[in-house]
Amino acid sequence: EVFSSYENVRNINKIEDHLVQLLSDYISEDRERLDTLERFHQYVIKSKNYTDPGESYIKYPTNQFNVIHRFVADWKNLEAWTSSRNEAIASAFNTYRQYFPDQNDVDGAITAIHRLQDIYKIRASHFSRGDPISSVEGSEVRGQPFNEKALLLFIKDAYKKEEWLRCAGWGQQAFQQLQTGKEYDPPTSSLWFDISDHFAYCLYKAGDLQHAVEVTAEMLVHYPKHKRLIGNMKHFNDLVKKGEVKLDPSKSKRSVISEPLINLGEVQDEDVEITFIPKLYPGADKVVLTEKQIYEDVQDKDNKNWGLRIQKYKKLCKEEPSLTPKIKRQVERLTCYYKQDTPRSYLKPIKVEVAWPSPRILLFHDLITDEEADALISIAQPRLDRATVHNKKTGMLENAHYRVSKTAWLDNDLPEDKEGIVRRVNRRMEDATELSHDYAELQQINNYGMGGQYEPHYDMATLHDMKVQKRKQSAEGNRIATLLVYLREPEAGGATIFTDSGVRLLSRKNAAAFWYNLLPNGDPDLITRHAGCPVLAGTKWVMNKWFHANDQVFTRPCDLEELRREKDSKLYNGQYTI
Ligand SMILES: O=C(O)CCC(=O)C(=O)O
Ligand SMILES: [Fe+2]
Repeated sequence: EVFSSYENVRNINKIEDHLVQLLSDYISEDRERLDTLERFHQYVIKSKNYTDPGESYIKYPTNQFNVIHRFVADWKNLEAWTSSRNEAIASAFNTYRQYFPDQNDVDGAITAIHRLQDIYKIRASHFSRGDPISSVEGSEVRGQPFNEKALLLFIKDAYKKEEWLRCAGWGQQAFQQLQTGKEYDPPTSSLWFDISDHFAYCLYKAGDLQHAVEVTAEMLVHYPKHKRLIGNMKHFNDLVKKGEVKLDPSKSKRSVISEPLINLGEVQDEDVEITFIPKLYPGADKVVLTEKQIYEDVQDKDNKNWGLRIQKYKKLCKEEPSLTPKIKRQVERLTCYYKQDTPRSYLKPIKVEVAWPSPRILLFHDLITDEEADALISIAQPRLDRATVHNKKTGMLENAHYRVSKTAWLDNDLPEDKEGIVRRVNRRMEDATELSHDYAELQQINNYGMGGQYEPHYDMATLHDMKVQKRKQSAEGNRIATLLVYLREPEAGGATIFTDSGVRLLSRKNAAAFWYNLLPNGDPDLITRHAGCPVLAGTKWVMNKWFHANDQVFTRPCDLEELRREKDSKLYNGQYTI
């Protein structure tokens, strides 16, 4: 018993004091933990703008990045904090963990956003503010602002790849946000230092010494004894003194430098002889780096022709091609007609538009219905795998940066395809093209996400491919024709373009583009080189149907005259024109 002894009571009284202390530690730790959780909770709710649940949030590319990044950076930590205290959360984490993105996904998303910058000429500031992207229908997709932590990841990625101008572009945005942002990170924070440090270095490497000096000087105000910064400043001065570089005060970007004014006299280090005090002009803050500079910097480092092709790709993806008068006249003569010459198409005519003269490209409008498109997408969804390409050297299939999409091949008679939609759509494609389906490949469904693309390529094997791979012509023959069905169109970007003839087709839901990859004599038609442009907002779904050369003699008889492209089939003769 305790009560009968004063000493005993004194003892438990002390114990209680200790317990109270532990409890109050526990409460304040927990409160801190809950405060952090609450801040994160509010941040996610606010940025996802829960008034409009569903998919609209992830139509904007940097919002997609933010979701992916939150899983890698935040949710993982939150699991450790919450799951031991809450069964529902713990079991949700267990169920969902298999779907969580990882660092590879973050890196892939950064690369995709950099690709979108290059092709659609979008500045870091545009993405970072979540400025609107105009959609094909004229509506707008808006994003959420980026915080400085996310910006630093983009800076570091460009830095690692030695893309100095790009790095400086993101750096400029981050530096500006540091000065003006709501979530104020003072110069004493490691984030401030890290951003400024990368920014200054990238500016220097990008050849913008004026600005590099200004940022370094600003850093020296806050870190006057920092050895490396002092060394950098000295190096900059040496360059100027030797006349290797000139400072250009007219390029000054004064507005991004916070008060107080730079005073290099504050640097206290006997070794350093600072002779230069940058002149800062508050008005000259428009643009330090021209867009042209940014995009030249990140051009393809491959061979020259490939570089040229990529240039065409980028140009065509971004804007409507300008036509020569000759092509313009040809395009104006193109027709539309109803095709009604098979029993099935007699009942349901197929709308054909001749979209381009050479290579002849046809568009079959409303080839499939909304329900069919949705059904094919939902059958494909669980089967999607990262698209692979043939490595011409090794003959192996592998992932590649130039083909970024997910792919599924659809058989006839899949158990979930109760209505036989795959088979029905195959028949419709046969009716439209009049090509024999016997040697055709399965339907290949492709889904492109943010920045998803397929750079210029041929669908058929070229003679060069066959030589390199010592490949014999297969029994089914080369891919004679492509039918590309648009199952779902993206909000912005994602055109199909033909680099060598300057054609640009915007995805049009339920329509299909058709062209021959082979000339009538069976040789590859090298003018058919084409590409799928990066998806800028939303997502794009297409289906490829590749017909093979074997068994097509009735629709497309061989012709030794290899250039008679336009005369080579009933379809192309336009004999159905009404
Ligand atoms: O997505 C596109 O527009 C083109 C796709 C393509 O060319 C292909 O998958 O072979
Ligand atoms: Fe293709």
